[in-house]
Amino acid sequence: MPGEAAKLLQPHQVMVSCSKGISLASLETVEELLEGLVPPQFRSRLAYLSGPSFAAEVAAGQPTAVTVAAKDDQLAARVQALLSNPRFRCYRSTDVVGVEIAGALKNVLAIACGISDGLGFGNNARAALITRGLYEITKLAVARGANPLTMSGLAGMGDLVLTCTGDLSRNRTVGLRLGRGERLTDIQASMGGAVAEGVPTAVAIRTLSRKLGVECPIMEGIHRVIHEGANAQKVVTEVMSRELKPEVAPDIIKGVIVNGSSTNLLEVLAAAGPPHTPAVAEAPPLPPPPPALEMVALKEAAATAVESTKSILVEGGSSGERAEGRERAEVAMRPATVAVMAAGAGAVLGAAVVLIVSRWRRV
Ligand SMILES: NC(=O)C1=CN([C@@H]2O[C@H](COP(=O)(O)OP(=O)(O)OC[C@H]3O[C@@H](n4cnc5c(N)ncnc54)[C@H](O)[C@@H]3O)[C@@H](O)[C@H]2O)C=CC1
Ligand SMILES: O=C(CO)COP(=O)(O)O
Repeated sequence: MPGEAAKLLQPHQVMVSCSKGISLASLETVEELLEGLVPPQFRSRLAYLSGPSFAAEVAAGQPTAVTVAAKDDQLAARVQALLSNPRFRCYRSTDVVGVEIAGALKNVLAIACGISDGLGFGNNARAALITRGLYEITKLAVARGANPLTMSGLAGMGDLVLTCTGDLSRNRTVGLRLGRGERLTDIQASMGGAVAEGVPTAVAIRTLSRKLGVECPIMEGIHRVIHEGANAQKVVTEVMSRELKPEVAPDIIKGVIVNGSSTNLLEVLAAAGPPHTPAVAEAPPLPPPPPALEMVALKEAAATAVESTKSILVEGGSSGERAEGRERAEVAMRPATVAVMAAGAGAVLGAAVVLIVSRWRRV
């Protein structure tokens, strides 16, 4: 029964959702569903964990980085601190809707990449699907009020790369098998109850994108393949043959068109605050190059040394002449050796200054 677990909540507890998806019935994200299920006093205690994190790898202690989102930054920070360890690094965000939309929609693209690989398409096709798919996710997320920069983070690009390329993904596996010609019902029946959420999410996205008036040709194409039995090869040809257009539509810059009115991306970016500028230590200027005169002297010294060495090694001569030649070569090499050592010392000093400045700045 929906909401049954909510009755077990204790006043001191917070809830961290690890689920990714969109309700087919209501098009609500997990956040919106949970807010409707928990008692009002718990609504400010909800946090969401998302990002590239195959459970099997987390359980095996493989290094993993995720995003913890909560509307309240303090709550996000608390959960972040509670869950982080040297093998599981949590970043935090207050863009709950962005993290939620990204986590749900990547599942559909994971199926698409599986289909592409199953059909025998190459790396180019997969990279194009990931990139142009992320563009569609970004348009939809911005239309729902998300910060577009969230889409390039762990919950967006991170999870997309993981599930579109990693064979541990259930969604990608379903796609692979579809691409090789198996029927969806047979695939699902063989999964032992495990769910590939991209299957229902493909339906939800189509409804959502049409409702919001956001053009998503790749998502539409995937829906046709998964749910309408369309031939994937034909769908790919159709998607590739559409009207040619700029990579980033002017709409995205000026504003995503949502039901005739626009959401201004620049305003969304401005609301997200100034970009984070880490304190980077300025490198001290390089030691000046040796003056031209010294360079000429250096060249001359090197040339004399080469000549002397040649006369010893190639032209031969008596043992007395060879000893004299060696001495001449040593004398000739001396200025060059000193110059090289000076340059080396300068470089070491420079490096030491960089280290000290950067350490000092970090403190
Ligand atoms: N397994 C993984 O590597 C990761 C999973 N997640 C997310 O965690 C969530 C759970 O995933 P898993 O535990 O791996 O899935 P799972 O497929 O192992 O288990 C899902 C459970 O939900 C139940 N279930 C399915 N539909 C239901 C419904 N309508 N009402 C009530 N119960 C239902 C199933 O019977 C099953 O016990 C998913 O949203 C998934 O995206 C996130 C990151 C990694
Ligand atoms: O979301 C996941 C990893 O971050 C798991 O993906 P699948 O549901 O496709 O297995």
